[in-house]
Amino acid sequence: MSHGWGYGPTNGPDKWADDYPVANGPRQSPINIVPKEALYDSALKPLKLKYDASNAKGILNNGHSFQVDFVDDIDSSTLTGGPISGTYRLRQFHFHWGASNDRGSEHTVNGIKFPCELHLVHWNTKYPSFGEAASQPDGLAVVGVFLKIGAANPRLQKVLDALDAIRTKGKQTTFPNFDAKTLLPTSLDYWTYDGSLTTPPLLESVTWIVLKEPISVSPAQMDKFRSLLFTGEGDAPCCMVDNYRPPQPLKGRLVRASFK
Ligand SMILES: NS(=O)(=O)c1ccc(C(=O)NCCc2c[nH]cn2)cc1
Ligand SMILES: [Cu+2]
Ligand SMILES: [Zn+2]
Repeated sequence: MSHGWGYGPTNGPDKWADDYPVANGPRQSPINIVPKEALYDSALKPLKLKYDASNAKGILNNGHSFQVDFVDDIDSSTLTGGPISGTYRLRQFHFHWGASNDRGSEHTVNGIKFPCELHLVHWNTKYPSFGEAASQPDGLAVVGVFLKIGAANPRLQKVLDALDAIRTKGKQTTFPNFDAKTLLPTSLDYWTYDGSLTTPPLLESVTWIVLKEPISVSPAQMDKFRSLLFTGEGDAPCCMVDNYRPPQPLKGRLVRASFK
């Protein structure tokens, strides 16, 4: 996990192209979503997310976010329908957030930044592994969910309560029996477009599915995210905040909407 890239002034998003030239590629993520310029596509199917809580494995501070990992050697937590064909397996979910509530999301809507964004990462089972899928143009599907300041979110709290155990880079702990579906909003209306990983290696293998409806998070819960450190135990502490890549050029891509 020791990688040179990060979100600081010397290794942040503006520097990533030095080591990862695809950073200037034709289908980079995130993007600014302009709803009025999205094309309603009646052929888009509803999203079908079937998650099995018993697949949750552990929670890890990977030095640029934290992620909850799932058992993905069987088809028990899957994404089907929506803009994709075939079956994609849930591998992990993680978040991106800001140092203050005026920023933190990666996708923006009409230029509006949310304080936090959840990514549920799935890989196409037509490929033998996540790693293999991550290098294919139709290999990954990430569901993005915005978090908006409001009432405390009790379902999110279970994840936040585990953060004290993974404060520093490289720390992980078990995280059994978590139903990721509880993090989804009521409506599964979405925008979709062809994009990339938003962190190095920035691979252009992601079908992005960004939900229109945000879920809630309270200011105190946002402060819990900010209690994590980018740095390892024994290093000079650096708060894990502003771990988001800003929107990238659309370069002629179409954004479709599943709703009118
Ligand atoms: N933000 S996102 O586009 O949803 C996203 C999703 C997955 C990955 C990913 O699997 N990266 C593999 C290499 C790695 C480095 N450190 C931990 N894993 C990166 C970004
Ligand atoms: Cu990493
Ligand atoms: Zn992400």
